[in-house]
Amino acid sequence: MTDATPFPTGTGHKMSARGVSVSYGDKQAIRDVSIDVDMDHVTAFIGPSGCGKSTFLRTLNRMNDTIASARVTGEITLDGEDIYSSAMDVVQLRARVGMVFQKPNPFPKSIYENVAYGPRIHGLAASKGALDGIVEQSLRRAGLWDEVKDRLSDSGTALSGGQQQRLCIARAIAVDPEVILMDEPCSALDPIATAKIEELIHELKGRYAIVIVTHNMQQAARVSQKTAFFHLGQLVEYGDTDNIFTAPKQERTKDYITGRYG
Ligand SMILES: Nc1ncnc2c1ncn2[C@@H]1O[C@H](COP(=O)(O)OP(=O)(O)OP(=O)(O)O)[C@@H](O)[C@H]1O
Repeated sequence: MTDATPFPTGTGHKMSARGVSVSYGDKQAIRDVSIDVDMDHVTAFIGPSGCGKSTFLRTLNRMNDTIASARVTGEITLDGEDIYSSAMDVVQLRARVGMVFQKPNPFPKSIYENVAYGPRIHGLAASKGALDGIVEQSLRRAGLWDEVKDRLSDSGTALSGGQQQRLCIARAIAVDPEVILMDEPCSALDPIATAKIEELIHELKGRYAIVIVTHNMQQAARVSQKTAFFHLGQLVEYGDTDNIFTAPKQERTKDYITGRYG
């Protein structure tokens, strides 16, 4: 496969995966993936349908725990701490490593409640005023405040698709994450809403490590600094986005980015 393994667990990386494999029952979906994810970076996962991008993304905050047949092996650390250790509190982990899904999935509650829910259950606000502050700041960071500030009690599900996705980003931001995982966050959106999310990703990258799965190579080239190309459950190549798109080292990467399959 790749020259990605073995190498020692890095220090100073926000997240590191070493030799990660995932199976669903007997079927292996991801084999021996090693990668580092850094702050101030957007890392894009690209590759043909079924290559395991989403499966690998979900290992980074243990979302695969919710799939009964899924079995994860290897090591993944967050700030050097093993996220699969029995000492890891999964609820805390998913606040530190937040997730935004393909289809916007706001709770059927008010805009305010969608954002306030997480900080409230995590005890992040000592007063109603503090909670209001977190809600406003999260909606501002998600680029949604001006559009919703006069209707915070309206239902989140009444917003447009693009607004709902920015609300889901605000919801992830509200619990003060360090990493934000995005699984094809624009695939259900029109081009204008997509452009807004891409702009937002650009603004957020100074504050969080962002990992985005995308089918859209132009999107990966626009938003990311690092790109990982997956094929048939393997990480084929990982490097600076500019290099992956202009001077890929592996033949399989070249074939994919030039549209020979996908
Ligand atoms: N819950 C599951 N149960 C069983 N098999 C699964 C499950 N989720 C994914 N798979 C299988 O694992 C492999 C990788 O799927 P995954 O969704 O991770 O790929 P992907 O690259 O994200 O694909 P896409 O771009 O189409 O979303 C596929 O063969 C898929 O059928």
